[in-house]
Formats: sequence, structure tokens, C-alpha cells
Amino acid sequence: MKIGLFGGTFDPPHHGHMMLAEHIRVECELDQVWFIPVSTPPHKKRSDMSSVDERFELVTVAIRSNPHFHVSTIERDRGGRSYTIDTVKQLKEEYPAHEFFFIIGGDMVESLPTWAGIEELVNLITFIGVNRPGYSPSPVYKDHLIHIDFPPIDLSSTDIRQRVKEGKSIRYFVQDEVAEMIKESRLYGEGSGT
Ligand SMILES: Nc1ncnc2c1ncn2[C@@H]1O[C@H](COP(=O)(O)OP(=O)(O)OP(=O)(O)O)[C@@H](O)[C@H]1O
Ligand SMILES: O=C(O)c1ccc[n+]([C@@H]2O[C@H](COP(=O)([O-])O)[C@@H](O)[C@H]2O)c1
Repeated sequence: MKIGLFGGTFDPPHHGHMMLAEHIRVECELDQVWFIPVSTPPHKKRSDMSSVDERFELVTVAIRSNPHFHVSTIERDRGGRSYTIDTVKQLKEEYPAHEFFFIIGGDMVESLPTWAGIEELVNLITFIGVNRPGYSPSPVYKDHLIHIDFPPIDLSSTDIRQRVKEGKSIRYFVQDEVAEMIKESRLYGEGSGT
């Protein structure tokens, strides 16, 4: 089976994530996409990040309606900083018959040279990269990166959190169930979305 691994902080998962995963699944003829919420992101430093359990729950409800989408606990279970090289090695060992790809947006394509063990990692897995508004595709590792055009979606989890803080509606920015969970759990501040 061809599996697209889609790692992220997903705080929260938004429609950009869902559109990207579905677009890549179809374009690259993947059998499944496995969403992998990070335990601690390797590069991001945020003191107000939701817990990995909360982010895992948000992803679980966000992907529920798509039979090709799954969520993995691999990084939650491992804990600590979620280096992709560790995840890829572990998954290749557990599922030797699967062919894995790693899906990333333009910001992550740009940051690839700084990833832990990147020289080894690019020989273990092929990346699938898309454009993202504000980021230009990097010429590095192009032999290990399949570039897929993606309709620019200028949306980020940061935007969603900011809207919630400001008491603005996040309807149609995230799935209804995700918006409900944000409200119920009072994530991201007093407004918690409408
Ligand atoms: N609008 C988008 N277009 C293209 N790629 C995206 C988009 N949003 C997220 N991604 C990609 O999805 C993956 C996971 O992203 P992440 O969960 O960090 O979301 P984010 O919106 O970038 O979050 P934050 O605003 O908190 O940094 C990354 O590879 C990122 O590049
Ligand atoms: O392994 C690394 O050094 C590394 C550095 C930056 C990002 N990543 C992975 O890229 C994915 C997206 O990261 P982020 O910060 O956008 O949530 C997520 O799975 C991270 O573990 C991995």
C-alpha cells in the first residue's frame, strides 16, 4: 500500500490541512493518508500549545468522514520532540510492505535543510511538497521531493487561534465538529469561536 504520512502540530486542524491531504491522496494515488499529531514539534516554540491529547482528539473528529484518512498515535506514544527521522524508521520497521511518503507544505519544504538527520532521512523516504502562500519552493533535495501544485490556501492554525481569541467566527474555516470541540474545551481563549 502507498501511504502518505502527514505530520503536524494541528492546533487546530483546519480546512487547508484537509484539502491538502485529500488533494495529495488523489494526485499521488495514495491508498491512505495517516495524520500524525506531533508530541512536541521539533521547530516550534509555543508556551500556549494545546496538549497532544487535545490535538489528537481534534484530528480524530476532523478526519472522521474520510475512509482514506487515519490518525496515528506514534508520536504521542513516543513523547518528547517528534523528529520525523525517528517516526519514519519506526514505521518502516513496523510496516515493511508499505511504501511511505511524507507530505509537507511550502514552509516545511523551506525548512528541510535544518531537519534532524536530513541527509539520512531523504534516503529513507520521498517527500511530497506543495506550495504555500508566503513561501517559495526550495531548490534543495529536489531529487527526493515530488512537487505537487496546490491551489493556494492562505490559512493557518495561527489564524484560527487568533480569530478565536478575537471572538470571531471560525465556521467554514474548520469542520463544524472541530469548532464545537474548541468551544466546549475553551481552547484558544475566552471567545472560543462561534
Ligand atoms: N494553508 C496551507 N497550505 C499548504 N500547506 C499547509 C497549509 N497549512 C498547513 N500546511 C502544512 O501542513 C503541515 C502541518 O501544519 P501545522 O499543523 O503546523 O499547521 P499550520 O497552519 O502551519 O500551524 P501554525 O499556524 O500553528 O504554525 C505542514 O507541513 C504545513 O506546511
Ligand atoms: O524532524 C525534524 O527535524 C522536523 C523539523 C520540523 C518539522 N518536522 C515535522 O514536520 C511536520 C510539520 O511540522 P509543524 O511544525 O508544521 O507542525 C511535523 O510532522 C514535524 O515533526 C520535523
